[in-house]
Amino acid sequence: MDPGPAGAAGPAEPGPGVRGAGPAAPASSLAVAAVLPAGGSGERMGVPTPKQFCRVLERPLISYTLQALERVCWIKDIVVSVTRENMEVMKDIIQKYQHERVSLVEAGVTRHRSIFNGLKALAEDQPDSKLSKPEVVIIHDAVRPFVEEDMLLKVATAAKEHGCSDYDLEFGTECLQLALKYCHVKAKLVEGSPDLWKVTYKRDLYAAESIIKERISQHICIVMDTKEDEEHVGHHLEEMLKNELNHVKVTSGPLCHAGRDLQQIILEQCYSFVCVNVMTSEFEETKKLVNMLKESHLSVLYPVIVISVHFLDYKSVHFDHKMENLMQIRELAKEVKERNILLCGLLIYYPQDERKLQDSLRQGATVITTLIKERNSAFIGQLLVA
Ligand SMILES: Nc1ccn([C@@H]2O[C@H](COP(=O)(O)OP(=O)(O)OP(=O)(O)O)[C@@H](O)[C@H]2O)c(=O)n1
Ligand SMILES: O=C(CO)[C@H](O)[C@H](O)COP(=O)(O)O
Repeated sequence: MDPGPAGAAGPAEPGPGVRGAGPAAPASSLAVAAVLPAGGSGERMGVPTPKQFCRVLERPLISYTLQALERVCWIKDIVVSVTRENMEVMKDIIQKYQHERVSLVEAGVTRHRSIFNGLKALAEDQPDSKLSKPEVVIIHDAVRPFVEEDMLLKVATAAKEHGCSDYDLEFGTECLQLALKYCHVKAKLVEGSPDLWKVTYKRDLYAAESIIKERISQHICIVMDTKEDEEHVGHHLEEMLKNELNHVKVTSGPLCHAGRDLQQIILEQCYSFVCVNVMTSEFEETKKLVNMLKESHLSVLYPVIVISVHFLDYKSVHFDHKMENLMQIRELAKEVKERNILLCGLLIYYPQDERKLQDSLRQGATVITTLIKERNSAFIGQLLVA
């Protein structure tokens, strides 16, 4: 959405999507639709792919914007204007990322014409059209992926309630003047949030990526292969992780609990899992966890990271044997990468000396934190040592 006039709304936050949650719908069930102009070529980006189709964490940018709008349950229809040559690309995106309530129209040669084509589709009321005529249309650039529901609500409500003030006409955008001059429509300027910025240059794609990475790293689930025991080395690691990851929500417990509660953990938008294997050098627990994640389809929208943590205790298992087992991580990681699950291994040295053990655990916690925050695909299938 544009950062301004009523009837034009800014882009929504690409938070992982519980669809339809959030603020209440506009008063008296206002019929709201959205038009996303996505017919530009992205000249300033300087790459052959139009910026709306450029990938951020392997997913096209426009998919994040669609996700932000479609999770707002009171937006009944979303019309996207795309060029004829990109129509199939757009259809594939809708199918792959399971977008809902989205219709496509052909873009025009200018942004305003692309918007106009979207508005016509909503206004036409054709008998075979699945679109219903709305009272308010939110116009939102396809390349503004971060828009919150409360901002959309403010814009939709303002479009319904407000007239155009002298202040807005004096200091508002050109669009306000145009609306009044040509449509005799009174407009209201709604202050946007800093999140409403537009992806314009290549560096903006990196900025968008780091914002998304930060958002999906806010919740971590730690799975243990043993029962709860305060003195357990896994719990010491958990405490260290909690120290490293200030403000991050940590859910922990044995896999049997996580298994039971996994649906809830997924609903809570957890994209980071640490599987702590103290009892064995096998990957059985990690495999079970990965299978559950595969079944959940959690990784359709965002990469899910799984860190399989093991301990190097020379006393209990022969080193060669342990390493042989652990190297299986490569194959397993390759297999699950196809499903957008990023699997890495971490071997933590487990000395008898208490102080040295604390050092190892601290280093382990730092490596885990970095892997979660960075989600760097170079580490997939690697067995790191702390
Ligand atoms: N004929 C056009 C031109 C632009 N847009 C859309 O309008 C939004 C904002 O425009 P802008 O940032 O200027 O995009 P581009 O025109 O693609 O970029 P550039 O100006 O760098 O070429 C984008 O979502 C873009 O796809 C559109 O739907 N139809
Ligand atoms: O970045 C944009 C287009 O490139 C903005 O979205 C645009 O400037 C807002 O325009 P309008 O006044 O037409 O709503």
